[in-house]
Amino acid sequence: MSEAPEIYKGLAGVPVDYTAISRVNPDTNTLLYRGYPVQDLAAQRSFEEVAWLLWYGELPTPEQLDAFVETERSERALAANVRRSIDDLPVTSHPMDVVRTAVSVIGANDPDAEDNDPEQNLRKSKLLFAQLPAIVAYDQRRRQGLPLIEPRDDLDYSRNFLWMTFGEEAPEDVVTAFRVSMVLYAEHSFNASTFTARVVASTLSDLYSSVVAAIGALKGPLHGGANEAVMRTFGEIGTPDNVDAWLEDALARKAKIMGFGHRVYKNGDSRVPTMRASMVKMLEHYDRPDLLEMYEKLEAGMGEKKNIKPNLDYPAGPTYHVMGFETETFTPLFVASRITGWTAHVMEQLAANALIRPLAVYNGVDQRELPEA
Ligand SMILES: CC(=O)SCCNC(=O)CCNC(=O)[C@H](O)C(C)(C)COP(=O)(O)OP(=O)(O)OC[C@H]1O[C@@H](n2cnc3c(N)ncnc32)[C@H](O)[C@@H]1OP(=O)(O)O
Ligand SMILES: O=C([O-])CC(=O)C(=O)O
Repeated sequence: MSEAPEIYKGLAGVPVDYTAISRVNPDTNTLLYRGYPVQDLAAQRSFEEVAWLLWYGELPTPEQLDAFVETERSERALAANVRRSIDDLPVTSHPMDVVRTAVSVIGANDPDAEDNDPEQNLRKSKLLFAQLPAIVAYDQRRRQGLPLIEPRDDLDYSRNFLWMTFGEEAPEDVVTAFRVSMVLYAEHSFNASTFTARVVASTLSDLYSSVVAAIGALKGPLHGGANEAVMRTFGEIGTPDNVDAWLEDALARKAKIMGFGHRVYKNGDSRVPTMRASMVKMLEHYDRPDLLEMYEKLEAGMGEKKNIKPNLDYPAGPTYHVMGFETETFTPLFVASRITGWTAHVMEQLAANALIRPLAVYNGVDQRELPEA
């Protein structure tokens, strides 16, 4: 009998392809986008520049950036049937289902959706980048019974996103914290949703289908859905005094504590210090020392009891909360950012494609006779 082949459950630790888009290095606790440290990009560059960098491999020249900014601003408004498709969904729909549906309609509207020429895919990537803020902002507003706010082409990406969500111009420090979160969420190598996008692209399907599938993968609480789950945890805990008892009980039940742990980083997530610094500023701005105390106590408890560190979703949750985003909107915000990484990976996959189709080892019943009908 031949020996059973080894199984790599969850593909843990298995390299499946090359990528030149980002480098996650758990040994040095670093994340590079096209060679640049993510914390430097977050401190110094706009999200529009980072998107360009991920797609093209280099930062834009001033002329390229001007042209991209102009295109992005001109493509922000939703087509009537995209808006109708959102309106037709119950307000109780999960916002990730709303985003997934709207992206699907944008794809169906595109007469060149199936054209996988790199120029076409860059055009589609920029279109989705420009439209996602309107989808996310409008969905939060309609859940609150508020009317849609049209985009403003005198505001940059982050300012306009906050304008369309809240109907007022955000203070500078809020804009900065929001922009930083968009830069940090943009790309993270072969995470589950990006890998999903690449699997779909590998069949030579279209870019919109890859993105729709990736949104489905991101929704789960073990991946992007964790940023919402973090805020629900804080809601359950209630006050800083309850943290220790809550954690003891949760760990006794063998519950996973959302916003902690990572498949690749075992000594902390490279993005957490930058996001944490933004969170601290926002908690000061909105005067929520109680939330900071809860954050620190839970982090310390997880360190002591499990030696598990926070991931990016942990500081992102409270940051979005105090800015005024509903908890249900957090994962859609992740989509608006990760659209850059997903689409860069779709294009990279197509440039050197091989159908992604692993093997499974059968462990069901042996061949048997079909009983007579
Ligand atoms: C942006 C992002 O997508 S980052 C990830 C966001 N997801 C979360 O925050 C969800 C909570 N975290 C988790 O579920 C996990 O840490 C994952 C899914 C992210 C990574 O999981 P894996 O690499 O598969 O590690 P795995 O789940 O096997 O964990 C290893 C051990 O640590 C424990 N562990 C890992 N994360 C946690 C956690 N958050 N809470 C409690 N225990 C944990 C596991 O129970 C396991 O313990 P055991 O060996 O005693 O069974
Ligand atoms: O890399 C992962 O597995 C998850 C993650 O942090 C991300 O997608 O940003």
